[in-house]
Amino acid sequence: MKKLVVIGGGGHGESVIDSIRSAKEFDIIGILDAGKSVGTIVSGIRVLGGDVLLPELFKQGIHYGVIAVGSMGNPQPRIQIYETLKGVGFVIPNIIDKSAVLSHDVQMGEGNFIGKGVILGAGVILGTGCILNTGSIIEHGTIIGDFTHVAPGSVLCGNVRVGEHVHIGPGSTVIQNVTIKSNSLIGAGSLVLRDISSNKLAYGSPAREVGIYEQSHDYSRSRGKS
Ligand SMILES: CC(=O)SCCNC(=O)CCNC(=O)[C@H](O)C(C)(C)COP(=O)(O)OP(=O)(O)OC[C@H]1O[C@@H](n2cnc3c(N)ncnc32)[C@H](O)[C@@H]1OP(=O)(O)O
Repeated sequence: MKKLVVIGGGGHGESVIDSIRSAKEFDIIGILDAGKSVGTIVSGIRVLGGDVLLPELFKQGIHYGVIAVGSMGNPQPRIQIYETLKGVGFVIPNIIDKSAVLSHDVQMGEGNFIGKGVILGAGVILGTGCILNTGSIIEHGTIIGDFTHVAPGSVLCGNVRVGEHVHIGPGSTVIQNVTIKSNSLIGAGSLVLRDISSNKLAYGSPAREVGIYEQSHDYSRSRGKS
């Protein structure tokens, strides 16, 4: 099996590790997470240190790295890890849980996480660095930009367009042909019937733009940290 290092040992990291194991393609040699003590065990895998270790691991022959830090409205930490991995020369594979169902013609970049029970319909195009979280359904012809997160249980109907760095909160529905432009956040449980412009915070049923979405704001603290 190919040797791989996981960057991020939090809750999302545990989901990613579980899916990596389900695919039986990679041997996980350790976790890099500067926020945890060296030697901490996460899902049975040892934390080796921070991502400063990446160049040394690459020299030792570990050439696969996975972005396993989650994003709740701010994709910047994932983007930074992506750029660091690319800078050192790592290959960043897509991690697709074995329970996900993908149409034969789905296209995607690299570094995406496709979680348990996700369904991707015909002709779906996915960028790079996205999270399609547990049980999300992405219908035919939908296009999703880089570093966007579709949270658990959301449904994107046919031919939806989603820009880059978007967060779609859990349990949301976006009806067919709607466009959500870049850098916007859709709150949990929203019903998106009309286009959402860029850099907007929108929520509700039907979803309304309620303000500017500021990526620097820590939305993970809203209504309890996930
Ligand atoms: C595996 C995982 O766990 S992945 C992570 C999944 N979790 C998420 O995606 C969380 C998504 N976050 C949300 O939905 C948040 O509520 C946000 C980001 C939309 C809003 O957060 P904040 O701006 O901090 O709003 P705040 O919590 O202060 O609420 C402000 C008002 O908006 C309302 N509101 C907030 N979110 C929503 C929503 N999703 N739908 C309807 N109303 C909402 C609140 O009830 C409140 O109304 P009030 O003033 O009448 O009491």
